Amino acid sequence: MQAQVSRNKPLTNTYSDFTKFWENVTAIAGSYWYPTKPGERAFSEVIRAWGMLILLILLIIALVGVNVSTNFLYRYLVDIIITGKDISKFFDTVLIYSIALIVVTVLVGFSKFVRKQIALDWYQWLNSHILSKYLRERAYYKINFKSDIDNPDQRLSQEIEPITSNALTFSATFLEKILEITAFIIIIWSISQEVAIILFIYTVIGNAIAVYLTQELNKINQEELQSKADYNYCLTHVRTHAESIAFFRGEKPESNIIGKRFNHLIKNTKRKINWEINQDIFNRGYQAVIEIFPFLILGPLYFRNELGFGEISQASLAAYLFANSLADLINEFGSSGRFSIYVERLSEFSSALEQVAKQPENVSTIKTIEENHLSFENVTLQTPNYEQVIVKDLSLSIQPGEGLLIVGPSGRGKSSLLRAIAGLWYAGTGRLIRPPLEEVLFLPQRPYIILGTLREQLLYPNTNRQMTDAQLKEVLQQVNLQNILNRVDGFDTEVPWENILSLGEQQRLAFARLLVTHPSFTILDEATSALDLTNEGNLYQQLQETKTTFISVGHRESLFDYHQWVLELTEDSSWQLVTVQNYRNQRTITHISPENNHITVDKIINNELQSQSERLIQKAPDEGLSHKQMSELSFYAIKTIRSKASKGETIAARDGFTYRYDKDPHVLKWIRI
Ligand SMILES: Nc1ncnc2c1ncn2[C@@H]1O[C@H](COP(=O)(O)OP(=O)(O)OP(=O)(O)O)[C@@H](O)[C@H]1O
Repeated sequence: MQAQVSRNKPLTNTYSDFTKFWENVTAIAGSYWYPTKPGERAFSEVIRAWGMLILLILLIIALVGVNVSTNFLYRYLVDIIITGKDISKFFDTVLIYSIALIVVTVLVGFSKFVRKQIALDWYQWLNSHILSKYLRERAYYKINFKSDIDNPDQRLSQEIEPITSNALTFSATFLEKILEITAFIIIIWSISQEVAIILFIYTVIGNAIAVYLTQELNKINQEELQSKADYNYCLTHVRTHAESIAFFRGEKPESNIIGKRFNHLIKNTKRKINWEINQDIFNRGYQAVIEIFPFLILGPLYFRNELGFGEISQASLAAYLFANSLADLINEFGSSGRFSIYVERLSEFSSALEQVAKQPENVSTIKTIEENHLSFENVTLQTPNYEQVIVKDLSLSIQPGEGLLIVGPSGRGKSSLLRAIAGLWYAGTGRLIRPPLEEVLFLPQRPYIILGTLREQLLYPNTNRQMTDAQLKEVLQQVNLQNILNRVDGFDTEVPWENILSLGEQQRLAFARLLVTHPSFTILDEATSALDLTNEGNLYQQLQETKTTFISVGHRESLFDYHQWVLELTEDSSWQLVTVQNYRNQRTITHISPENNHITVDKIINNELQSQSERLIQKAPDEGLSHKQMSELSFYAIKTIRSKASKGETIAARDGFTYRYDKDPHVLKWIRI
């Protein structure tokens, strides 16, 4: 899948954007802060989270309260120094002032600690909540082709934590700064209403400009996030395909690709820096004006003895703190851009996971029934989005212990049939009867090697199963992998298996799981394609001894030896099911060119066929002919014969007679007419 951050539309300041953003926030926060579905979250945990949040709010209020009182203490201190000249009062006030500052320090530290604890707890919960949705109902698989969600792994690993920490930082800062701004404006109002009104108007205009600057920055942030994800992806791609690149000596083209993406990233970062200059200059200038202007307005009042020096000092300090609080608030709005992008991405990811996990409605699906055998009953299988029919009207049944080999040209739908059995694909019609999935083991062509020890590799997917080292050693011997133990330090050492084992060894390791698990049903999708014939033969013999029922997909002639039935997928979503023997005969006897139906018959076999046909010609009038016999007499493929039979069509055979299929259950033969 292409690893990209989706190109979300840029944020605008419209009401609908805000409503959408709020909906996303409530969708993400809802289950943690006010769960409504039963069993979603323990009541005691919800109470604990709210308790922590209330504690944080109280700490912030206390912090602002103490901060505001230090502002008054500052005024008294200035008044004592300038006018009172009372040394003992001076020391008392300094002492109280110092205690207040210590309290502020403690409150700042403690409130940050509580805030981070809440964020961490929320992150833990949200992460496992989304992860469980991701791993439920195979959503992690379906989401790859059922929605346009990019980079699910990045969303999980890098975008949940910033949501919880930013949400907490933003809310805490917002509350603290709004309280401070209100308190300082009241202080200034009590000294000079004129200053307070001008400050208020100035603030409103300044905020409007700041919000505009922030929005522009959000768009740039979003593009930067995108280019970072692209850059990250191409580096991961090099690591994943290191060996292929090394074989091709593809360093130069790789370096070009990486360089291109890196340049794009730098271009976006430059745009961001350029825009941030505007914001930094504005913020600083905005703050500077607030610092200077109380002096401009209050200075003349002091000279006219209408205000004391302490009041002027307090007002200018309050204006300064007011400006600082405002700047912090604006900064917080600035960083909230990234927050809103993450919120949107997580919310869309979460609802996509819910969507793919749901049983599809108003569309036809293959009905699955769990029994102890495998049958397809008139199954028409389509690709997940119903764009393409893979196979039409498939009916077959496999008896326990039998082997079925699926063959057909590349892209015809062999693996898709296996996906249908595994329940991954279900678009279509008909009934599929199969054993419970716990009893089915799937061996893909590219073996799935887990990150873990040799023991875990062998026991996967039931890593809790208990087996002694001796038993595991025996299994390794059975798949001819006993030497592996000389290369690693026992069964419990973790090594990067994918890098140290050849593909064939990995396939044998995967096969060993089968001997450990003893499933009643096994699916092998070209699972021995990298092995030599001796190893392949050995593994299939072991497989037959386990008495499991198995279905293989493969192209190799050698596989015919281990299966009883062949299902051939042919063009136009058709199929034919024949015994291995008949399939071999068919392949040797006829090669019909699809364009002109020109028949070429192998010369030696032709004589045999001739006499066979003659025998059939003798036999036909009395007993009728089976599909296979009809096929030999007419040279039509069995599937065409079967199709003609079901449609009630006649066949002009090589003996010069015409035949029709008698559907009477007591006859079921081709009869000469
Ligand atoms: N996720 C998907 N969504 C839509 N179509 C798909 C998807 N995966 C595969 N297909 C299409 O379904 C068809 C059958 O694919 P499938 O993998 O079953 O072929 P195959 O016979 O196993 O091929 P090969 O022998 O090359 O492995 C192909 O045309 C393929 O392009």
